[in-house]
Amino acid sequence: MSEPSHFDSTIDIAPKRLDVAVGVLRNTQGEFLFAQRPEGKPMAGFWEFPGGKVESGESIHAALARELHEELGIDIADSMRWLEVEHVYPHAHVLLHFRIISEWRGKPHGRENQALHWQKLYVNDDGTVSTPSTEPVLPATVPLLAQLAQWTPNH
Ligand SMILES: Nc1nc2c([nH]c(=O)n2[C@H]2C[C@H](O)[C@@H](COP(=O)(O)OP(=O)(O)OP(=O)(O)O)O2)c(=O)[nH]1
Ligand SMILES: [Mg+2]
Repeated sequence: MSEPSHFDSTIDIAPKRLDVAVGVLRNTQGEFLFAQRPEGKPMAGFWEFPGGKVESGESIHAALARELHEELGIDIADSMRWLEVEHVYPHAHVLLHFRIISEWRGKPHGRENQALHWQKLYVNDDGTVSTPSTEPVLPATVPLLAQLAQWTPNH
């Protein structure tokens, strides 16, 4: 049997980048929907926007529609591309595809043992954002909160 090559070991320590579809839901009171990662998942206890991994052959929108149905029991027809963020965690290398959801059918409820909370974004004097009932937020998502806090939808 041959020795493992240098390249094999390089692959082992550089996990493949995963595409993740993430949904930002905002209600008419200006609150955003956060979910808490349940026990058993990497980074359990952290809060995030709902979403999950894109499966092979799936569009980002289709993955998001599937994840929001599985995690929250809601259905969406549309989602609007917002921005992409890449982040390397000890457990995974992710490319997050954030999309804005302005309409959905059904009332969000945690279908995977996760807590949910509609949370307002409070801007501090130093420009950082507090989300008192949903901290800590996943590190890759924190920088986006300041941008979302500026968002004043015209409807
Ligand atoms: N949903 C979501 N994931 C995020 C956010 N920020 C962030 O870094 N992530 C990372 C955490 C995870 O490494 C990855 C999401 O993967 P996941 O474990 O939730 O995937 P999934 O819902 O398909 O879960 P599973 O079926 O594999 O259990 O993206 C965010 O705001 N929302
Ligand atoms: Mg998920």
